[in-house]
Amino acid sequence: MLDFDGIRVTRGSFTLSADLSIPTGARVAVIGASGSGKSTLLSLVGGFLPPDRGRILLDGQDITGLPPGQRPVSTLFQDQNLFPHLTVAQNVGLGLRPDLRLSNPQHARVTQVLAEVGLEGMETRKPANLSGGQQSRVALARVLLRARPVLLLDEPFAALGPALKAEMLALLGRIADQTDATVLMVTHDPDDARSFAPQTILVDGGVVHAPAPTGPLLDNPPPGLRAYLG
Ligand SMILES: Nc1ncnc2c1ncn2[C@@H]1O[C@H](COP(=O)(O)OP(=O)(O)OP(=O)(O)O)[C@@H](O)[C@H]1O
Repeated sequence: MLDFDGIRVTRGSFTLSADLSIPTGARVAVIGASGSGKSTLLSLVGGFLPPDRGRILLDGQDITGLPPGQRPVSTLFQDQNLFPHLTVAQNVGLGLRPDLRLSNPQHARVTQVLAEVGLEGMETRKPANLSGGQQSRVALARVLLRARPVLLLDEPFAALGPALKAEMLALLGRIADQTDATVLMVTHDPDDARSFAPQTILVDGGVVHAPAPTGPLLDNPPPGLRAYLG
């Protein structure tokens, strides 16, 4: 269970409050108007923003004070966090060791995950020499390799066309299954929420609501969400 226990954080004139629980292994979409606090919520879980009050617990363990690198969390942003000067294999290997001093079994594991995401033979390429979809696959290979219990995604595939995005969401689903990860995915696209996430968290004016079944929420949205969905 990922628990938000009395979380409050203020940034300028904006305050976010979160009191909710997300079951382990759940796939949850995070949806809400621009400026409602979706990225702030992810920053709290990733450890990039300390709360003013409250605790975040993962399976009963308080992770509120852990720095980002020590959290049981992987984060995937829209820019895919790829380093342009590193090869595909190095970008993925960073998921195991930031200094890239990989053992032979670790090198073999990098090759294996690249094959699992459909990038066999592309180990020595640089990100600039990959398509957008291939770059997404590199980022997902790193997530697969890290196998952290919590996976945060902030509009990860927004730059991709619809067919490719659907393919990446399917791959993400397979990775989440394989690693048993709890996934929180910020999206502006209700179709992504419907196809990927059985549950959705609504963030409305800084209030983070508990997860609710995605279909009924989107079919019959509360007024704030209705205005946003148009
Ligand atoms: N560093 C900061 N200092 C002050 N206010 C901030 C800071 N970062 C974000 N905010 C404010 O916090 C609020 C929530 O921002 P956040 O980025 O979480 O929204 P969001 O729902 O992710 O929006 P979007 O969909 O546009 O990305 C906004 O009102 C924003 O202006």
